[in-house]
Parts: sequence; C-alpha cells; structure tokens
Amino acid sequence: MIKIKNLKKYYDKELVIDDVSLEINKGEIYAIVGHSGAGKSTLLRCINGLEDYQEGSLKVLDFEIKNLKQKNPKKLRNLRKDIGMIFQNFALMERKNIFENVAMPLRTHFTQCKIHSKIFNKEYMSEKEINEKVHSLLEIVGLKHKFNAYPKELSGGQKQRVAIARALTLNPKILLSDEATSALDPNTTKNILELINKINTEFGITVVLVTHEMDVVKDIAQKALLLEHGKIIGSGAIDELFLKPNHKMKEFLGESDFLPTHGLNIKLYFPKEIVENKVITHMARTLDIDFNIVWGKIEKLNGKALGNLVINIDHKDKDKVLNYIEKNGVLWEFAS
Ligand SMILES: Nc1ncnc2c1ncn2[C@@H]1O[C@H](COP(=O)(O)OP(=O)(O)OP(=O)(O)O)[C@@H](O)[C@H]1O
Repeated sequence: MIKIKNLKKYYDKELVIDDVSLEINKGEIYAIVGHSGAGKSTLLRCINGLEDYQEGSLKVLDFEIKNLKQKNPKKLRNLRKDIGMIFQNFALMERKNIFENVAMPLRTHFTQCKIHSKIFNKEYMSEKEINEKVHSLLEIVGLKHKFNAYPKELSGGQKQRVAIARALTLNPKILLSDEATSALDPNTTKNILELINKINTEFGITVVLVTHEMDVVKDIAQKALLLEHGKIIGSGAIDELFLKPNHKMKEFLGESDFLPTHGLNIKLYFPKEIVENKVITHMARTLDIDFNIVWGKIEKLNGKALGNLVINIDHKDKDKVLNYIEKNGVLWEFAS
C-alpha cells in the first residue's frame, strides 16, 4: 500500500526526515511514534502529497508521489480520494452543520448537475445519493441523530467522529490519523480507537497513525515505527518492539533495567499462550531453587496480554533453569 525507501526531506537546509524506509501493507494499522518535533506529521504529509521530499522514493498504491506532484496533479487529486485524513483539531467547518461537514468532500469531488457533469467531465452524484451516503456514515460513527447540529454543540469525541465520517466519504483505501486522540480524555480516546479499529476490520482500510501516546500504539497498532530527529530508531511488530525493546526504545519508553551484578540475569519472554500460567512459581517449586525477580511487566498489546520478566539466579542453577524454561516454551536471553 505504502512503500517508502531512503526518504529525505529538508526544510531549507534542515534535514527533518533522514533516510526513512518502511512498508505498510494492506489492512494494517501502522503507528508512527516519536516525541514532538521528530518528524511524524511531516512524514504523514509527504504520504498524502502535501509536502515535497528531496531524496528517495515514496510510493502510495504504486504511484511515486513526487512524480504525481510534479507531472500529474490531476492524478494526485484522484489518489487523494483514496486517502482520508483526520487531525488533532478535527478541522470541521464551524458554520456548517454536521451533515454538510460530512457531505463536503462529496460536493467537492462530484457535481450535482448533470449538464456540468457532461461539460466539465466531472463525476455526477445526486442529492439523494449524497443524503444516503452521509446518513449511512453518520450511522457508522454513531452520530445519526446529530446530523442537524453544529460543531460547537458537540463534544471533542463527537467532533472527531464527524471528522472520521468525513474522511470516509470517498471510500478511501487508507486513513491517515495525525494525533487524532491527543486532545481527548482517556475514555474518549478509547472509544475513538475502537471506532478506528472497527473501520479497519470492517472496511479493510489501512490505517497510519501518528501519535506520541504509547498507550494508543499498544491498544490498536500491529506495527510501529519510532522516529527521533527524523531517523528511525526502531520498527517492527509491536509485541517485539515493546517486549524486546532495543536500547533507544527503552530510552523512549523511559525504562531501564537495573540489573544485579552478581549471579546470572535472565530475561524471559512469555508468549501469549503462557503468560497467565504460573510458570515461574512452578519452576521454583519443581527445581527447588531460590531466585530474585528483578524486573517485569505484562503488557496488553493489541488486545493480547504478553509479558517479560528478568530473574536473577545463582550460577550453579543455570543449566536446570534454562532447561526448565525452554521445555515450557518460554523464550529467554541473558540480560546484561
Ligand atoms: N513548514 C515548516 N517549515 C519549516 N520547518 C518545519 C515546518 N514544519 C515542520 N518543521 C520542522 O520539522 C521538524 C519536524 O516537525 P513535525 O511537525 O513533522 O514533527 P512531529 O513529530 O509531528 O511533532 P509534533 O508531535 O510536535 O507535531 C521540526 O523541527 C519542525 O520545526
């Protein structure tokens, strides 16, 4: 769906996207994560052709965005039909009611006049069809009853639902979300993420989420990429990223392991099937050994509980402990 290779983007002489490569497949929910100023929004804006880039390749649905921007703006406009976008500040038209806000892309893209359609070779859509489309989208986002209201009469969560309905009007294949939940409280955030998840599964829409909120990533994304000063400092499936974080990822998460300097530190990774089993206490009983639990966590990633734990054991127990944990399907490595 989206293929980016060695992308570089400068603002004047400042390099803000530094050799970024990534691939987002159809139907994925992919998060772009990083602190403020990391280049997340810029990357998203390059994807939908709002920004130029100077080096590398960025293909959306097999079209090189730079070529379309330079040589085929009409095609770029058409491609944008396949890309819906939502923002932190909702970007609704305050003077128009909810119905008209959602209808706006339809009115821009289609003409409601058959004669115009013929003369200007523009696609036609009748008022009745617009009406049906808008109402069906408002139903999907749970706001059918609010079609007549104005943005100022809605809560933040409701406004974002309207923005989502509007982003879906032209049946996009991709939904780009730029900090869509950053202005919302945790409960509303959860509801909006559920809606995005529903849209992803029911309509097969690929979602690219820009966020600085780790909880958002953990809740909904299957893959993530971590940006720092425009550079990728980690990427991959989120269970790998969170449970086996590299040094940079740990820094980003604000984690560090304080490991004892005596004995052996072993980091255990619990796959989802065994996370809730009492492997560790069972091991202590079965092997009749003592050990310390140094550090551990269980994360709910994408609806699945996964965990890791660092234990400290005596050197003399090494063989029997490793033997035991391997037999029980627990992945491990020495922690240092
Ligand atoms: N239009 C612009 N002109 C010049 N520099 C810009 C422009 N937009 C962004 N930048 C710079 O590019 C860098 C990346 O900005 P960007 O907005 O992409 O970061 P971000 O990770 O999305 O941050 P935030 O989460 O705060 O929105 C920053 O150093 C920013 O100052």
